[in-house]
Amino acid sequence: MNIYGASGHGKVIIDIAESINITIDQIFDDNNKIYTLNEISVIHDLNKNFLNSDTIIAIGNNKIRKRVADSFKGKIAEAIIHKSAIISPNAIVEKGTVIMPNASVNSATSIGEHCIINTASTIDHDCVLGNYVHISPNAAIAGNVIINEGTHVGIGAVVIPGIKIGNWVTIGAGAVIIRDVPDHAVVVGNPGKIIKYLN
Ligand SMILES: CC(=O)SCCNC(=O)CCNC(=O)[C@H](O)C(C)(C)COP(=O)(O)OP(=O)(O)OC[C@H]1O[C@@H](n2cnc3c(N)ncnc32)[C@H](O)[C@@H]1OP(=O)(O)O
Repeated sequence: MNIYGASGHGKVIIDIAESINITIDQIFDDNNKIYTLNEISVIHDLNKNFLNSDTIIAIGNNKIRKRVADSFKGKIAEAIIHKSAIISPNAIVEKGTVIMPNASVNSATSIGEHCIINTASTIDHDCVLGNYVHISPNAAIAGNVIINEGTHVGIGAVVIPGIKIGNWVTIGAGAVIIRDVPDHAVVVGNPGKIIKYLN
């Protein structure tokens, strides 16, 4: 498997791959001053071999990850899931998504493409997450929650059951979301309040 992006996020993805005995073939970064990631050498051109084998786009920023994925001409890998994560057999996890150590995804939940389900986050039953969503470490998403494309749920945030969160929303660290959130809103605090909109 290849990794696109020699970032801190890329290092965590290397660990996930190692936990499930997947070998990292090549790591690409367009910054030609980065030579290695976890002692694996980094390449700076997208050669044929790279484009012909399965790749995870390891870019933490949701917008940039989408931009790269939209223009990437290679093959996207199936989701990779750390061996300590607990994923219901009735959950769906689409390609390009990464699930980090100790995360849980419960029954009948579906997770889109190129999402990040970060360390020890929990996503309960019957949730629907769009593409490019990032659920940060220790965030807790209750049952029947909808989170649309590109939304970032901050570290330790909580979302109560049945909430609908729009596209490209930012939920602040530690926020408690008790009402639906419109597209592009930035929400902080307990209870969560909108402080601005980002377009
Ligand atoms: C492995 C990993 O690292 S995964 C990455 C995890 N990353 C995160 O969880 C990041 C979450 N980000 C945040 O919480 C950020 O503070 C954001 C995105 C909500 C806001 O960031 P900015 O747009 O830069 O807002 P800014 O710092 O200017 O704060 C605006 C106001 O909101 C308040 N505020 C910002 N964040 C929070 C928060 N999490 N909870 C409560 N209030 C907050 C600020 O105190 C400030 O209030 P004031 O106007 O009364 O002074």
